[in-house]
Formats: sequence, C-alpha cells, structure tokens
Amino acid sequence: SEQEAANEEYVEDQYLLFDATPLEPPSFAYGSLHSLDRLMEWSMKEESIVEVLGSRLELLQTEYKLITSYLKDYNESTRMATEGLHDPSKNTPEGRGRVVGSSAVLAHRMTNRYTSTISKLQELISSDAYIDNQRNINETIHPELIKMLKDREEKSYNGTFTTEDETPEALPIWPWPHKLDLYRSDLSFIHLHEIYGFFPAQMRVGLEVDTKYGGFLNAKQCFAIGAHALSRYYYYMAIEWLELTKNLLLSADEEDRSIPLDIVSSLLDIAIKEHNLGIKYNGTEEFYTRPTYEGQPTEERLRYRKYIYHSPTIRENPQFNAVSQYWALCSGVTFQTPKTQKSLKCFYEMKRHPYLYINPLKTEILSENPPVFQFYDVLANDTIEDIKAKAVPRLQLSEVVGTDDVEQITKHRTSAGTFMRYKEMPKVYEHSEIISGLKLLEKASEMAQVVEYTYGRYYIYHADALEDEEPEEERGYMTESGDRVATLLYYLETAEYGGDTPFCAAGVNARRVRASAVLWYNMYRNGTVREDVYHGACPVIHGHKIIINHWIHYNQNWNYFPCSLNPLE
Ligand SMILES: O=C(O)CCC(=O)C(=O)O
Ligand SMILES: [Fe+2]
Repeated sequence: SEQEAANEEYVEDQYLLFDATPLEPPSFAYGSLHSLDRLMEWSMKEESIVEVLGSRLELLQTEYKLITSYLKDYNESTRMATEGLHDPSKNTPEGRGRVVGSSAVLAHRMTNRYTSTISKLQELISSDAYIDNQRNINETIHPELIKMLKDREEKSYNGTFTTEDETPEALPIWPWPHKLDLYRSDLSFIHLHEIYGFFPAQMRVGLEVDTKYGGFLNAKQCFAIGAHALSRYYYYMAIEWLELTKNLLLSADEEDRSIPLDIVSSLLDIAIKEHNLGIKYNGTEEFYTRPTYEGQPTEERLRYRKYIYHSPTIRENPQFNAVSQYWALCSGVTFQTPKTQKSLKCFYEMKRHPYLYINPLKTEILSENPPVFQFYDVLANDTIEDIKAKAVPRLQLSEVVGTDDVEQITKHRTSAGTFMRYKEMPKVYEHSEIISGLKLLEKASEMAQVVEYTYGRYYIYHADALEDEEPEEERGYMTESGDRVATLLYYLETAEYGGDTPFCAAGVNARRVRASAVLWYNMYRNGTVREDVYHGACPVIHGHKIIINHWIHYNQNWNYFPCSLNPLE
C-alpha cells in the first residue's frame, strides 16, 4: 500500500535497511570513534563544543528577545496600520512609506525601533562575545574543517608498514565522526545482545554492574539498533529491540517520539514474519532462532540458550559447536570435564632459558589438548605503557585477511589495531622468544599486532592458521615462512567486564589478566593445521582491552617444535 511504501522509503532513507552499503563509506576502514583514544578525544572535544554552544544559547536568547520584540512592534504598528490600504498605488513599499511618514504614531514607533531595538541588535552582533562565539563555533563544530585535513591522513599513514624501516612520522588526523561510526556502535549493542544474551531493556539503561551512570537510550536509538539488526537478518534481535521501542513509545515517560509508532509496528511485523519463515525453511541452520510472536521471544531465547550451554549433544554437533561454545564460554560457562580439570597444573618454568632461572615463568596449563598455556607477570608496567604510548595514537579499524567489505568485516572483527616493528619494542620480541621457547625474529613471525577493543568490540571465533584457504597474495611472506604454528598473546590492558579469550573446543577461557601472556599451537608438530584451536575475543562489556598478537610461523621453528610421529601431537 501507499503507507507501506512511504514507511519503507522512510526507513531505508534513515536506517540503512535492505541495502548493505547505502552510506557510501569513504573507505572500509573509516572510523573516528573506534578506539578509547579516539572516543576520549571526541569526548574532550565535546567539552569545548558544549562551552561554545552554551554561550551561543545565551546570545541567542538575547537575540531572540530583540528580534521578537522588533517584529512584534513592526507587526502591531506598520503592518496592521497599512494592511487595509485599498488604493493599489499605496500598497507598495513606497506607498506604505508615505503612510508611515505621515503618521505621528507609526513614525514614532519606527524611530523607536531603529534607535532602540535594532541598535541593540547591532550592538549584540558586533560585540566581541558574539564575534568570538561565531568564530569558535566555526572552529569547533564545522566538520568541513576536519574533512579537509583528512587528505593529510590518507597521505601520511595507512596503518601498516610496508618495509621494516618505515616509521610513522605523521600520525593520522582523524576525520569528523561519520555515520559509519554510529553503525559500528549499533553493532556493539547487537553483539553484546547476541553473544551474552543480554536483554535490550537491560542494555538500554547501561550494563555496568557496580555503577549507574544515568544514561539510557531513547526510543529512536533503540529503533535504530532494531532496524540495523533487521538489515543484517538478525531477526530475533530485531524483534526484541523493536518490541522495546514499541513499549517505550506506548509508555508515558518516553520523551523522544520522533519515530512513528506505525513504522515501528510494521518493521516488527516484517521481522517476525521473516524470523518465522527462516525457521520454516532453514530448519536448524539458524539454530538459535525459534518461532516467535509478539510479546514472547525473550523467554524462549533464554530457555534455548540454557539448552545450548548445557546440552552436550548440541555442543558437540560439528555444525554448531564453535558458535555455541563461544557463546557459552563468553557467558561464563566452562565445560572442561572434572577429569581434565584435575590434570591441569600451575608451575614455575625455569628450563627454557637461563633467564628463566632468575625470573621463573609463572605458568598455568589452561588446557592440555589442545595445549593452551597462560604465563603471568611477564610484562613490566613500563614496557606496557611504552607500547601503549606508541600504538594507541595510530590504532585503526582492524582488517580481516581476504576481504574489505564492511559488512563482512564487522561480522567477524570490530577491534582497532596497528603493527609494532621489532625496532619499536626489541625487548618484547626477544622476551617473546624466551617465554614461548620459539623463534620469532628474522621473519619467523609476523610484525606484532596491537589490538584494542572498546565496548561491544569483539573477534568472533576463528582459527589463526590461514591454511591454504586464503589467496596466495594475502599470505605474503608466509608462503616462505610457513603458516602460523603458534600464537603468543599478551594482555596489555583488560576490560572491567568482558573481553576474555575463549578456546572453543578446550571449553575454557584465557582470563583477562594484565601483563599475562597466552600461548597456543595452531598446528601439530607434523605441520598440519589443528582443528581444535578455534578461539575468539569476547565482546568488551565495560572498559577497554588491549592485546599484542605475535603470530609465530612454522618453517624456522621445526627445530624448536620438532616433528613427531604421533599425528595427534
Ligand atoms: O583478543 C583476543 O583475546 C584474541 C585475539 C585473536 O584471537 C586474534 O587477534 O587473532
Ligand atoms: Fe586469533
């Protein structure tokens, strides 16, 4: 119908529905609010915005009063008195001028306006305060100024180094926040919803457990998240956000009513219809979806989640295990058997290197098969701060090997990252060789990657080894140095809530402990890729997390990681 068409157009226009890339992003890596540093910068910038807008408002109030009184006076005298002129020759500016000029009252009131009201207005707009404010506003909230600088950003530093010696002299100048930043922020809520199973009503008022900051999302913002979820075919989440929006609009407390209720309802209908259709035709493919209807989905979802977490048949179903294990682990459910847990130990490692006799490695076996170790207190605070100081200003949105499609990337990885050359942290590279017992230098590993996650940012479960799946050009020198045999990950900064590193098949998380490192093997000794080291990064719920990834390659490490006849080693 006409109404439906209008709704659809409205929604498409406003909320990216049914079209994956209507924003024409300047580049897939475009972002200005993608790291703590950027968020802090724009938050600090907002203080000057608030200041100029505050004085703007005061000036506007004075200006508003003067203009109102001027127009009122004019309307009540000149306009009213000359409105009824029947002689068309008098109904011209000139004719009216003659009437005003001949009338004591009209002329007197005009004299007053010029000498009093307008001269006050003149005074106001030529005052230093007014001129300063105008200039400050231009400088503070004019995105064009920032956009101009963007050129320099593109020329200066694009986030990766092409040669070993290249240094980032000019740091990027960040463009004005873009709708894509908002898109990614919506997505943070969607991922917190999906992975932890939080309810939209919970997330709307803030997820802090200890503190309430008093912020909440209004109906329009909840609607945008729902519409975003729908555009990505996340039906059950769309339903829950849209239902929340509807309830907010139906409650008397909601102040923002700029989203029409009928639009919310029609989107909700679409989401429910699509959701139920998906179940009918896809069967178990979208295993977490269940038939739903208005008012009912959330309990159903919770029950189903419990079922996923606690049912070994579901957890072990090869089609679903990685995702259900990832969800369960992120939500705090571990599933190592008591027998496995009993076999795990903590010890001081002193054998690998003379250095370790002096400073033994506090080692914990998190899992024996697949082998996952965590080492504690391996980075000094100064080292952490030094790396952070270098890496943080150049963090850019993370890429995913083999794609530059925004939709694809944001599905998998929403962190920000940069690379750290050997020269920038030689001690850390050398230290990494000692604690891993493997060779990293001389191209035995990739350039270390520093990665940051702010609220809702995550890395879905994945394998680090690229196998032969990726095109040759994406694998770069790995074709010579071999695949990623092992990963060494350091926690430089940990989130207050969220942000653990779950190992799906092992059924255990590496827990976020600042200055600790996690080591695991992505390949067997014989060089074949392990299938049981799927892992990820749980979304940060509150705070932020920074890690270093060292991806260690196989070929130069055969010596340190000798071949075995046992294919399971
Ligand atoms: O951030 C984490 O906890 C894991 C990161 C990871 O697996 C990766 O970057 O490959
Ligand atoms: Fe990984």
